[in-house]
Amino acid sequence: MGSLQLKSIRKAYGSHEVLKGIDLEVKDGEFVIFVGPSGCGKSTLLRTIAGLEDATSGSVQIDGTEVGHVAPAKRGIAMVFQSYALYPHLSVKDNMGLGLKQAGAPKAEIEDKVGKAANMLSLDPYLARRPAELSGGQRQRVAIGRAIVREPKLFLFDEPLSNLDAALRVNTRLEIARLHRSLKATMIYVTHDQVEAMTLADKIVVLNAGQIEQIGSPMDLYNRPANVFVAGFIGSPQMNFIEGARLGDVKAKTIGIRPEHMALSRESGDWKGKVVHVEHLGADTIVYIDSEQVGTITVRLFGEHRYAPDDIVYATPTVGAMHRFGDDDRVLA
Ligand SMILES: Nc1ncnc2c1ncn2[C@@H]1O[C@H](COP(=O)(O)OP(=O)(O)OP(=O)(O)O)[C@@H](O)[C@H]1O
Repeated sequence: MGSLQLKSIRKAYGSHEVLKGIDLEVKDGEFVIFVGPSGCGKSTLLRTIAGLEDATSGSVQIDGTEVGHVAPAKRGIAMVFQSYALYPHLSVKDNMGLGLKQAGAPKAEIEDKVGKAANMLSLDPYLARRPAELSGGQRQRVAIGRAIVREPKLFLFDEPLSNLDAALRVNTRLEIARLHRSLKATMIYVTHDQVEAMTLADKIVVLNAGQIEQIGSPMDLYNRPANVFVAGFIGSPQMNFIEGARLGDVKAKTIGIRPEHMALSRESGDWKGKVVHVEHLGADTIVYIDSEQVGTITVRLFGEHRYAPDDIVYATPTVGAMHRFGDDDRVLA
């Protein structure tokens, strides 16, 4: 079991309020990801759940029990950090088994659990090595293995992949997804990489300046952003924003259209413009256009296209794909 309930969590450092009343329910077995811009309070929230920080006010419950005054080691959680935090003088095996050893577990049980975790993470060949003799990706797997052997109620991950190179990030991401499925464990994960958030999460929590902007499944956030902030934060390249007045919409202050929800033509279409830059990404082509009517917009086309700077083009939004936001930046019904 590993459910989590946060109620009105506030955290201030002096007069600087970093978390401004966070309410969140995490169900047993869920994979929840906190995303948001740098400094929005993601790590502080995770550390508050772990007990490494005390909330200024509010309640943290794990499996229905208030843990606000329970020491981190007694909360039934395991945390995996970006920095791995492995002991350099211990072997991989001893690093993974240390928590159990300190808790007084019998040797046979430690052997068994470390063996299973090592197997799950393909770490068997490295058990006798020390951390310095491993790659970054292998070290991070050891840190994850160390968390697994403790069989925690909650796994907390603080940007675990951010020290890895791009290819390794993808592999380790897949491994974490597989691990989540096989362990059926509750995982809470902080990242500012929205691809990680979109691919791993059952539920994404978008934070901004210490507050939750929206909670939803990845596709909820992508298809139905509640406000301009979420619309602009989720999706890459970013959603285009156009003043409603420019499109003759008197109710909407802002209209959003995703780059992939537009067609481009050399002959005709809704918005005439001039190509200013083209990015050929192989699978996609990103075209930046200056349009007198709607300003600078980004269009994402599937496949290879031979547009070039100074080409005159017409962009046409897909019917029904526009998002309308009101004066308060919230989506209009
Ligand atoms: N110990 C501290 N004392 C004072 N201010 C702090 C402390 N720890 C964090 N802060 C401030 O709290 C705010 C939130 O920090 P936090 O690390 O939670 O952000 P974050 O969303 O995880 O950012 P990042 O993505 O850059 O890691 C920041 O403005 C930070 O400067």
